[in-house]
Amino acid sequence: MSDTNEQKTHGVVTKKTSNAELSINDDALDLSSITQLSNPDDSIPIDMLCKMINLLTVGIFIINDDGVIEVVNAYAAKLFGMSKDALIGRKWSDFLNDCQRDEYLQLFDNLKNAKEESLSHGPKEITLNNANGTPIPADLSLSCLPYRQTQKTPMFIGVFHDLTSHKAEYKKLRRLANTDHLTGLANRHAFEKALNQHWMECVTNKHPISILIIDIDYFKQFNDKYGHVNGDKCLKKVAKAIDECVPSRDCVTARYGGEEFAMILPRCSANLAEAVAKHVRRKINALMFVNQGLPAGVNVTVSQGIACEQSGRYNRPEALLYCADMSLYKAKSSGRDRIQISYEVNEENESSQI
Ligand SMILES: Nc1nc2c(ncn2[C@@H]2O[C@H](COP(=O)(O)OP(=O)(O)OP(=O)(O)O)[C@@H](O)[C@H]2O)c(=O)[nH]1
Repeated sequence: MSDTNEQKTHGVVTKKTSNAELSINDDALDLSSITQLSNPDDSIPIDMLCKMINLLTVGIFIINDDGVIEVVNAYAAKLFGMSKDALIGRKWSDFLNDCQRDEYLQLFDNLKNAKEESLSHGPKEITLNNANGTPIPADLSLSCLPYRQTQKTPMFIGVFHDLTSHKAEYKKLRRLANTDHLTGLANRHAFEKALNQHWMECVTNKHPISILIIDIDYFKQFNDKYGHVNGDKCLKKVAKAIDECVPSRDCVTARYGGEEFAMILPRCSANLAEAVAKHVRRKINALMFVNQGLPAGVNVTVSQGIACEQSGRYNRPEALLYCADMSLYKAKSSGRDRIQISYEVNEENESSQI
Protein backbone atom coordinates (compact mmCIF):
# COMPACT_ATOMS: atom_id res chain seq x y z
CA MET A 1 0.00 0.00 0.00
CA SER A 2 1.27 3.47 -0.85
CA ASP A 3 2.15 5.67 2.13
CA THR A 4 0.85 8.72 0.27
CA ASN A 5 -2.84 9.36 -0.49
CA GLU A 6 -4.70 12.33 -1.94
CA GLN A 7 -7.98 14.08 -1.23
CA LYS A 8 -9.72 17.08 -2.80
CA THR A 9 -10.62 19.90 -0.42
CA HIS A 10 -12.14 23.13 -1.77
CA GLY A 11 -10.69 22.34 -5.17
CA VAL A 12 -7.24 21.96 -3.67
CA VAL A 13 -5.43 18.68 -3.62
CA THR A 14 -4.04 17.83 -0.20
CA LYS A 15 -1.36 15.20 -0.18
CA LYS A 16 -1.02 13.22 3.01
CA THR A 17 1.94 11.10 3.89
CA SER A 18 2.15 8.52 6.62
CA ASN A 19 4.65 10.43 8.76
CA ALA A 20 3.94 14.04 7.98
CA GLU A 21 1.59 16.07 5.93
CA LEU A 22 2.03 19.01 3.66
CA SER A 23 -0.77 20.76 1.82
CA ILE A 24 -0.12 21.34 -1.85
CA ASN A 25 -2.07 22.83 -4.71
CA ASP A 26 -1.04 20.34 -7.37
CA ASP A 27 -2.22 22.49 -10.27
CA ALA A 28 0.44 25.06 -9.66
CA LEU A 29 3.40 23.23 -8.27
CA ASP A 30 4.96 19.88 -8.86
CA LEU A 31 6.61 19.55 -5.48
CA SER A 32 8.64 16.54 -6.53
CA SER A 33 10.58 18.86 -8.84
CA ILE A 34 11.76 20.84 -5.79
CA THR A 35 13.42 17.72 -4.49
CA GLN A 36 15.78 17.61 -7.45
CA LEU A 37 19.26 18.47 -6.32
CA SER A 38 21.98 19.88 -8.56
CA ASN A 39 22.81 16.38 -9.65
CA PRO A 40 19.56 15.04 -11.18
CA ASP A 41 20.34 11.57 -9.88
CA ASP A 42 20.25 12.76 -6.26
CA SER A 43 16.76 13.29 -4.99
CA ILE A 44 15.12 13.28 -1.56
CA PRO A 45 11.99 11.13 -1.23
CA ILE A 46 8.92 13.39 -1.04
CA ASP A 47 7.68 12.02 2.29
CA MET A 48 11.07 12.60 3.88
CA LEU A 49 11.13 16.17 2.60
CA CYS A 50 7.59 16.78 3.90
CA LYS A 51 8.52 15.36 7.27
CA MET A 52 11.64 17.50 7.46
CA ILE A 53 9.81 20.69 6.56
CA ASN A 54 7.04 19.92 9.03
CA LEU A 55 9.47 19.32 11.85
CA LEU A 56 11.23 22.64 11.39
CA THR A 57 10.49 25.28 14.02
CA VAL A 58 10.57 27.89 11.33
CA GLY A 59 7.55 28.95 9.28
CA ILE A 60 7.73 28.00 5.62
CA PHE A 61 5.21 28.70 2.91
CA ILE A 62 5.37 28.58 -0.86
CA ILE A 63 3.28 30.99 -2.90
CA ASN A 64 2.50 31.27 -6.57
CA ASP A 65 2.94 34.41 -8.62
CA ASP A 66 -0.44 35.69 -7.41
CA GLY A 67 0.83 35.52 -3.82
CA VAL A 68 -1.52 32.60 -3.08
CA ILE A 69 -0.30 29.97 -0.63
CA GLU A 70 0.36 26.60 -2.31
CA VAL A 71 2.41 24.86 0.35
CA VAL A 72 2.67 25.51 4.07
CA ASN A 73 4.38 23.70 6.94
CA ALA A 74 2.98 22.96 10.39
CA TYR A 75 4.92 25.70 12.18
CA ALA A 76 3.75 28.38 9.73
CA ALA A 77 0.16 27.17 10.11
CA LYS A 78 0.49 27.47 13.88
CA LEU A 79 1.77 31.04 13.58
CA PHE A 80 -0.86 32.00 11.01
CA GLY A 81 -3.43 30.57 13.46
CA MET A 82 -5.16 28.36 10.87
CA SER A 83 -5.02 24.77 9.73
CA LYS A 84 -2.78 24.03 6.78
CA ASP A 85 -5.76 23.05 4.62
CA ALA A 86 -7.51 26.32 5.39
CA LEU A 87 -4.39 28.26 4.47
CA ILE A 88 -4.04 26.76 1.00
CA GLY A 89 -5.56 29.18 -1.48
CA ARG A 90 -5.28 32.18 0.87
CA LYS A 91 -3.15 35.20 0.00
CA TRP A 92 -0.28 35.30 2.46
CA SER A 93 -0.35 39.11 2.43
CA ASP A 94 -3.80 38.99 4.11
CA PHE A 95 -1.87 38.37 7.32
CA LEU A 96 0.03 41.66 7.12
CA ASN A 97 -1.16 45.06 8.29
CA ASP A 98 -2.02 47.63 5.60
CA CYS A 99 1.30 49.41 5.66
CA GLN A 100 3.41 46.25 5.46
CA ARG A 101 1.09 44.73 2.88
CA ASP A 102 1.73 47.62 0.48
CA GLU A 103 5.46 47.34 1.02
CA TYR A 104 5.45 43.59 0.41
CA LEU A 105 3.18 43.77 -2.62
CA GLN A 106 5.64 46.24 -4.14
CA LEU A 107 8.52 43.97 -3.25
CA PHE A 108 6.68 40.98 -4.63
CA ASP A 109 6.23 42.78 -7.95
CA ASN A 110 9.94 43.49 -8.00
CA LEU A 111 10.73 39.83 -7.33
CA LYS A 112 8.34 38.68 -10.08
CA ASN A 113 9.77 41.07 -12.62
CA ALA A 114 13.38 40.45 -11.72
CA LYS A 115 15.46 38.72 -14.34
CA GLU A 116 17.61 36.81 -11.90
CA GLU A 117 16.03 33.62 -10.67
CA SER A 118 17.59 33.52 -7.26
CA LEU A 119 16.48 36.96 -6.14
CA SER A 120 15.57 37.16 -2.50
CA HIS A 121 14.61 39.71 0.11
CA GLY A 122 15.09 39.94 3.82
CA PRO A 123 15.03 38.87 6.50
CA LYS A 124 12.94 41.86 7.47
CA GLU A 125 10.94 42.40 10.62
CA ILE A 126 7.19 42.25 10.13
CA THR A 127 4.12 41.79 12.30
CA LEU A 128 1.80 38.96 11.33
CA ASN A 129 -1.83 39.49 12.27
CA ASN A 130 -2.77 35.89 12.75
CA ALA A 131 -6.26 34.46 12.45
CA ASN A 132 -6.77 34.59 16.24
CA GLY A 133 -6.14 38.33 16.21
CA THR A 134 -2.73 37.96 17.85
CA PRO A 135 0.00 40.17 16.41
CA ILE A 136 3.14 38.07 15.98
CA PRO A 137 6.48 39.80 15.46
CA ALA A 138 8.48 37.80 12.94
CA ASP A 139 11.38 38.13 10.54
CA LEU A 140 10.54 37.15 7.00
CA SER A 141 12.64 36.33 3.96
CA LEU A 142 11.04 35.95 0.58
CA SER A 143 12.91 34.26 -2.27
CA CYS A 144 12.15 33.28 -5.82
CA LEU A 145 12.50 29.54 -6.38
CA PRO A 146 14.68 28.81 -9.42
CA TYR A 147 12.48 28.29 -12.51
CA ARG A 148 14.16 25.02 -13.40
CA GLN A 149 12.81 23.59 -10.15
CA THR A 150 9.27 24.92 -10.33
CA GLN A 151 9.21 24.14 -14.07
CA LYS A 152 6.16 26.18 -14.97
CA THR A 153 5.45 29.56 -13.41
CA PRO A 154 7.69 31.33 -10.90
CA MET A 155 7.11 30.32 -7.30
CA PHE A 156 8.29 32.00 -4.14
CA ILE A 157 9.26 30.68 -0.75
CA GLY A 158 8.67 32.59 2.46
CA VAL A 159 10.66 31.66 5.56
CA PHE A 160 9.89 33.28 8.89
CA HIS A 161 10.73 33.00 12.58
CA ASP A 162 8.56 33.94 15.52
CA LEU A 163 10.34 36.78 17.34
CA THR A 164 7.88 37.02 20.27
CA SER A 165 10.24 35.65 22.93
CA HIS A 166 13.26 37.50 21.50
CA LYS A 167 11.29 40.74 21.60
CA ALA A 168 10.22 40.18 25.20
CA GLU A 169 13.80 39.37 26.20
CA TYR A 170 15.13 42.38 24.30
CA LYS A 171 12.59 44.65 26.02
CA LYS A 172 13.62 43.29 29.40
CA LEU A 173 17.33 43.77 28.66
CA ARG A 174 16.73 47.27 27.34
CA ARG A 175 14.84 48.19 30.48
CA LEU A 176 17.64 46.75 32.64
CA ALA A 177 20.27 48.64 30.63
CA ASN A 178 18.46 51.93 31.25
CA THR A 179 17.43 51.45 34.86
CA ASP A 180 19.25 51.90 38.14
CA HIS A 181 18.74 48.55 39.84
CA LEU A 182 18.57 49.94 43.41
CA THR A 183 16.08 52.79 42.98
CA GLY A 184 14.29 51.83 39.75
CA LEU A 185 14.96 55.32 38.36
CA ALA A 186 16.63 55.92 34.99
CA ASN A 187 20.38 55.37 35.19
CA ARG A 188 23.02 57.82 34.04
CA HIS A 189 23.20 56.33 30.57
CA ALA A 190 19.43 56.72 30.08
CA PHE A 191 19.60 60.21 31.57
CA GLU A 192 22.21 61.36 29.05
CA LYS A 193 20.28 59.88 26.16
CA ALA A 194 17.07 61.56 27.32
CA LEU A 195 18.86 64.87 27.89
CA ASN A 196 20.13 64.93 24.29
CA GLN A 197 16.66 64.16 22.95
CA HIS A 198 14.89 66.77 25.11
CA TRP A 199 17.59 69.32 24.42
CA MET A 200 17.12 68.96 20.65
CA GLU A 201 13.37 69.17 20.94
CA CYS A 202 13.34 72.20 23.28
CA VAL A 203 16.05 74.17 21.51
CA THR A 204 14.47 73.53 18.09
CA ASN A 205 11.08 74.72 19.34
CA LYS A 206 12.56 77.59 21.37
CA HIS A 207 11.30 76.18 24.65
CA PRO A 208 13.26 76.45 27.90
CA ILE A 209 14.79 73.32 29.41
CA SER A 210 16.03 73.01 32.99
CA ILE A 211 18.19 70.54 34.85
CA LEU A 212 18.05 69.93 38.57
CA ILE A 213 20.84 68.04 40.32
CA ILE A 214 20.08 66.78 43.80
CA ASP A 215 22.68 65.38 46.20
CA ILE A 216 22.07 63.93 49.67
CA ASP A 217 24.00 65.82 52.33
CA TYR A 218 26.53 64.03 54.53
CA PHE A 219 25.42 60.65 53.26
CA LYS A 220 28.72 59.07 54.25
CA GLN A 221 27.87 59.86 57.88
CA PHE A 222 24.43 58.27 57.40
CA ASN A 223 26.06 55.10 56.07
CA ASP A 224 28.71 55.08 58.78
CA LYS A 225 26.15 55.53 61.54
CA TYR A 226 23.28 53.34 60.34
CA GLY A 227 25.00 50.93 57.97
CA HIS A 228 24.89 50.45 54.20
CA VAL A 229 21.67 48.43 54.25
CA ASN A 230 19.87 51.37 55.82
CA GLY A 231 21.79 53.64 53.45
CA ASP A 232 20.32 51.70 50.51
CA LYS A 233 16.82 51.97 51.95
CA CYS A 234 17.35 55.69 52.40
CA LEU A 235 18.44 56.05 48.75
CA LYS A 236 15.26 54.25 47.63
CA LYS A 237 13.09 56.55 49.76
CA VAL A 238 14.81 59.67 48.51
CA ALA A 239 14.52 58.47 44.90
CA LYS A 240 10.80 57.85 45.29
CA ALA A 241 10.25 61.25 46.93
CA ILE A 242 12.15 63.04 44.15
CA ASP A 243 10.27 61.17 41.44
CA GLU A 244 6.95 62.19 43.00
CA CYS A 245 7.87 65.86 42.47
CA VAL A 246 8.06 65.84 38.65
CA PRO A 247 5.66 68.43 37.23
CA SER A 248 4.87 66.47 34.04
CA ARG A 249 5.20 62.98 32.65
CA ASP A 250 7.91 63.80 30.14
CA CYS A 251 10.31 64.87 32.90
CA VAL A 252 13.06 62.33 33.59
CA THR A 253 14.35 61.51 37.06
CA ALA A 254 17.59 59.58 37.23
CA ARG A 255 20.12 58.33 39.71
CA TYR A 256 23.13 60.20 38.42
CA GLY A 257 25.74 58.78 40.81
CA GLY A 258 25.96 57.16 44.26
CA GLU A 259 23.84 59.62 46.31
CA GLU A 260 23.27 62.07 43.47
CA PHE A 261 20.07 62.39 41.47
CA ALA A 262 19.16 64.49 38.44
CA MET A 263 15.97 65.66 36.83
CA ILE A 264 15.40 66.84 33.26
CA LEU A 265 12.61 69.39 33.09
CA PRO A 266 11.70 69.98 29.44
CA ARG A 267 9.78 73.20 28.70
CA CYS A 268 10.38 74.38 32.29
CA SER A 269 11.70 77.85 33.07
CA ALA A 270 14.15 78.51 35.91
CA ASN A 271 11.20 79.64 38.05
CA LEU A 272 9.35 76.40 37.54
CA ALA A 273 12.53 74.39 38.18
CA GLU A 274 12.98 76.34 41.40
CA ALA A 275 9.41 75.49 42.47
CA VAL A 276 10.12 71.81 41.78
CA ALA A 277 13.34 72.00 43.83
CA LYS A 278 11.45 73.54 46.77
CA HIS A 279 8.92 70.73 46.55
CA VAL A 280 11.77 68.18 46.58
CA ARG A 281 13.34 69.87 49.58
CA ARG A 282 10.07 69.77 51.59
CA LYS A 283 9.46 66.13 50.73
CA ILE A 284 12.98 65.00 51.60
CA ASN A 285 13.02 66.95 54.86
CA ALA A 286 9.79 65.21 55.85
CA LEU A 287 11.12 61.68 55.25
CA MET A 288 11.14 59.42 58.31
CA PHE A 289 13.11 56.23 58.79
CA VAL A 290 11.29 54.82 61.82
CA ASN A 291 9.77 51.96 59.81
CA GLN A 292 13.26 50.65 59.10
CA GLY A 293 14.15 50.70 62.81
CA LEU A 294 15.99 54.04 62.98
CA PRO A 295 15.28 56.62 65.71
CA ALA A 296 12.42 59.08 65.11
CA GLY A 297 14.74 62.10 64.84
CA VAL A 298 16.80 60.71 61.93
CA ASN A 299 16.37 62.71 58.75
CA VAL A 300 18.30 63.70 55.64
CA THR A 301 18.62 66.89 53.64
CA VAL A 302 19.65 67.52 50.05
CA SER A 303 21.55 70.25 48.23
CA GLN A 304 20.31 71.17 44.75
CA GLY A 305 21.75 72.90 41.71
CA ILE A 306 19.63 74.28 38.87
CA ALA A 307 20.54 75.50 35.39
CA CYS A 308 18.09 76.55 32.72
CA GLU A 309 18.62 76.93 29.00
CA GLN A 310 16.57 79.73 27.52
CA SER A 311 17.35 82.00 24.57
CA GLY A 312 20.65 80.36 23.67
CA ARG A 313 22.52 80.80 26.97
CA TYR A 314 24.14 77.40 26.51
CA ASN A 315 25.25 75.87 23.25
CA ARG A 316 25.28 72.23 24.32
CA PRO A 317 23.46 70.02 26.85
CA GLU A 318 26.82 69.26 28.49
CA ALA A 319 27.27 72.98 29.23
CA LEU A 320 23.85 73.11 30.87
CA LEU A 321 24.69 70.04 32.93
CA TYR A 322 28.04 71.50 33.90
CA CYS A 323 26.38 74.68 35.20
CA ALA A 324 23.77 72.73 37.17
CA ASP A 325 26.67 70.80 38.72
CA MET A 326 28.52 74.03 39.53
CA SER A 327 25.36 75.34 41.20
CA LEU A 328 25.14 72.17 43.26
CA TYR A 329 28.74 72.61 44.29
CA LYS A 330 27.93 76.16 45.47
CA ALA A 331 24.87 74.93 47.36
CA LYS A 332 27.10 72.41 49.14
CA SER A 333 29.90 74.82 49.89
CA SER A 334 27.55 77.43 51.27
CA GLY A 335 26.07 75.19 53.92
CA ARG A 336 23.96 72.38 52.27
CA ASP A 337 20.17 71.91 52.40
CA ARG A 338 20.04 74.69 49.79
CA ILE A 339 18.93 75.37 46.23
CA GLN A 340 21.30 77.25 43.94
CA ILE A 341 20.25 78.56 40.52
CA SER A 342 22.74 79.43 37.82
CA TYR A 343 21.64 82.13 35.38
CA GLU A 344 24.76 82.49 33.29
CA VAL A 345 27.67 80.36 32.20
CA ASN A 346 30.68 80.76 34.53
CA GLU A 347 29.31 83.96 36.11
CA GLU A 348 29.86 83.80 39.86
CA ASN A 349 27.65 86.77 40.59
CA GLU A 350 24.84 85.71 38.29
CA SER A 351 23.43 83.03 40.52
CA SER A 352 21.00 83.12 43.36
CA GLN A 353 20.55 80.99 46.42
CA ILE A 354 17.41 79.94 48.20
N1 LIG B 1 24.37 52.68 51.03
C1 LIG B 1 24.86 53.15 49.90
N2 LIG B 1 25.78 54.12 49.93
C2 LIG B 1 26.26 54.61 48.78
C3 LIG B 1 25.86 54.12 47.54
N3 LIG B 1 26.52 54.81 46.58
C4 LIG B 1 27.30 55.70 47.20
N4 LIG B 1 27.17 55.59 48.53
C5 LIG B 1 27.84 56.32 49.60
O1 LIG B 1 27.59 57.71 49.51
C6 LIG B 1 28.62 58.36 50.25
C7 LIG B 1 29.00 59.63 49.57
O2 LIG B 1 29.95 60.27 50.35
P1 LIG B 1 30.56 61.65 49.97
O3 LIG B 1 30.86 61.72 48.52
O4 LIG B 1 31.72 61.88 50.91
O5 LIG B 1 29.44 62.71 50.21
P2 LIG B 1 28.60 63.05 51.51
O6 LIG B 1 29.05 62.29 52.71
O7 LIG B 1 27.17 62.89 51.14
O8 LIG B 1 28.94 64.54 51.71
P3 LIG B 1 28.41 65.80 50.88
O9 LIG B 1 27.93 65.31 49.59
O10 LIG B 1 29.61 66.67 50.75
O11 LIG B 1 27.36 66.42 51.70
C8 LIG B 1 29.76 57.38 50.39
O12 LIG B 1 29.85 56.95 51.74
C9 LIG B 1 29.33 56.19 49.52
O13 LIG B 1 29.74 54.95 50.03
C10 LIG B 1 24.89 53.07 47.51
O14 LIG B 1 24.47 52.56 46.46
N5 LIG B 1 24.43 52.61 48.71
